[in-house]
Amino acid sequence: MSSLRAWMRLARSLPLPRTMAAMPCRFKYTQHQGVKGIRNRKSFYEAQMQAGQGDEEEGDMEQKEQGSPELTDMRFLDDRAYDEVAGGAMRITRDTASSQQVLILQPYVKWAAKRQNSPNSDVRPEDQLAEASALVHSLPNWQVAKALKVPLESLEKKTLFGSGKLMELKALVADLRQERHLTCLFVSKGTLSFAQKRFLEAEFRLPVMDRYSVVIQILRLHATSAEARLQVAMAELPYIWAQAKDASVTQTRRQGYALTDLQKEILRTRERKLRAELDRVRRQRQLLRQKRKQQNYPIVAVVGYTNAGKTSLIKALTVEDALQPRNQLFATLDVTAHAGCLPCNLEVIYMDTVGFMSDLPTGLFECFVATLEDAMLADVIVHVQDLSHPCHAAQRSHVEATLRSLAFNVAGGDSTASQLPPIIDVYNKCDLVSSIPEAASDAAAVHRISARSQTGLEHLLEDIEQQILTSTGRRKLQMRVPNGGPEMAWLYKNAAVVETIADEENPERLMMHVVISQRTLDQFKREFLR
Ligand SMILES: Nc1nc2c(ncn2[C@@H]2O[C@H](COP(=O)(O)OP(=O)(O)OP(=O)(O)O)[C@@H](O)[C@H]2O)c(=O)[nH]1
Ligand SMILES: [Mg+2]
Repeated sequence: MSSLRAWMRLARSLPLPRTMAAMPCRFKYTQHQGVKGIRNRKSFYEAQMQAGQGDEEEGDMEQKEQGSPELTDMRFLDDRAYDEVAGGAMRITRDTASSQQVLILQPYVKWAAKRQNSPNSDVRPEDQLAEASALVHSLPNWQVAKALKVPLESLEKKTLFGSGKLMELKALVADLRQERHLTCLFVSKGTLSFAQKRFLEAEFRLPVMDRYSVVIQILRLHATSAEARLQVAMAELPYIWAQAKDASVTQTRRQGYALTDLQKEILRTRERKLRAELDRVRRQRQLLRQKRKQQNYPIVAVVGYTNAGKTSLIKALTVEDALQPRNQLFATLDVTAHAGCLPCNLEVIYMDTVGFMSDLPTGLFECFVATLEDAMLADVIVHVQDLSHPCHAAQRSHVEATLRSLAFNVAGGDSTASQLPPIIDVYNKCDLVSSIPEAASDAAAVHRISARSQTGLEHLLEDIEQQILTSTGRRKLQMRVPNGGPEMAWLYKNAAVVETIADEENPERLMMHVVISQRTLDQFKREFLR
């Protein structure tokens, strides 16, 4: 009962409609005042005031810190004039429902020695190709007509491919047009320059997409919360500016894609509005962070490469039906919080986060960094890794490097102050692996689990518990209290009760095994041991 009350208290302090707040199992803390859901929020507070059930102190604090709520309109995101500019640069449409037959070309530098300098030198081209196919499959109605690797001398050539290769590819495209009604070409390179893209489009007479534009298309589709939509909209802008800068004036005029002054103004205005909205959202996030600290709930951030099984693991640990793991890249775009319980009955919040991916141009993920920064302030980080993936080791290093740089950002660029929370490494999808890959077998401290078949979770939970107790300064204590007295009720409300047993020496007393922080213990002493 106490846990439910505690949850109600936590949920009440969050900007959710009452119906959701009443559900102890799941809440999104990305619904923000000033963005989507403001009306709900306003009426939520009004209803609270009327019902006299609101936590007035907390309500007051929020009102004071945020000032008076203003109605903000998200409709500015759906802007036809902007769509035209974006469509010209990125080849994306809002109509993701239309079906596409895609030819994927994975260019790679032929000679290993030259590849050493590229950011992904430890990932094989066939793995990159597989990731490109997974990106396409993450979009409904998009199908891979054919996927192939294309060895090149360099990735920077203006025409990308040499003349011989170009002829070969054109013949292939002609065949695929007949066989599969090919509709677009996906060149799996971070970004193509404007010149490369336009040259290829003219040669193949098909729209040409790069990794940036395909990922944006996926993000647009998966972004449902206000914050995610704002972040995706923001992530589009650097790409459009870069493409425009890259385009020569004569070329763009001829191609019908030159940014006019009006179009530039459209982009600038959009950027200003987005920045203002995101600032507001982030201020709100900071508030929520403070609130979580006040509520004293331990936080476990679950991070990892996209599709590693983060959402599946949280679902398994919290038995939460509402969570939907999907075999799609970037399925999760919102940081969401989920209540779970450790073996000692201590309640914790698991944070599901946006997945990482390598070979994405800087700029694309900068907009999501703020949401990941929350993970840096968690009490423990669980790093979920897909052990069955051929690039497991490279994915792992990519996530670790990104975490380090995030911690550095959170510390305001001070390397001496940047400290990551303790990290628990988890190898997931062990059900798909018959033998542990050599590179992964030496890590003794790693947990080997399967979120899908729910194996290995018990030890993982024990480890999370141990780390949480250490990092939050909680400890396990036995306390003898009067049976049925206020002390007992207080402990049920404010501490995690592992078990309660009768005191054999004194039937009027009970022995309570609790997990309690020093601060809560001091409160208990002040309350009852004066
Ligand atoms: N065989 C197997 N599949 C798993 C396991 N865990 C997750 N999966 C599958 O992997 C896919 C991705 O799972 P998610 O939990 O959505 O992965 P995620 O890390 O949250 O992915 P993003 O949110 O897109 O970054 C889904 O199809 C899951 O069913 C596992 O232990 N074994
Ligand atoms: Mg997920």
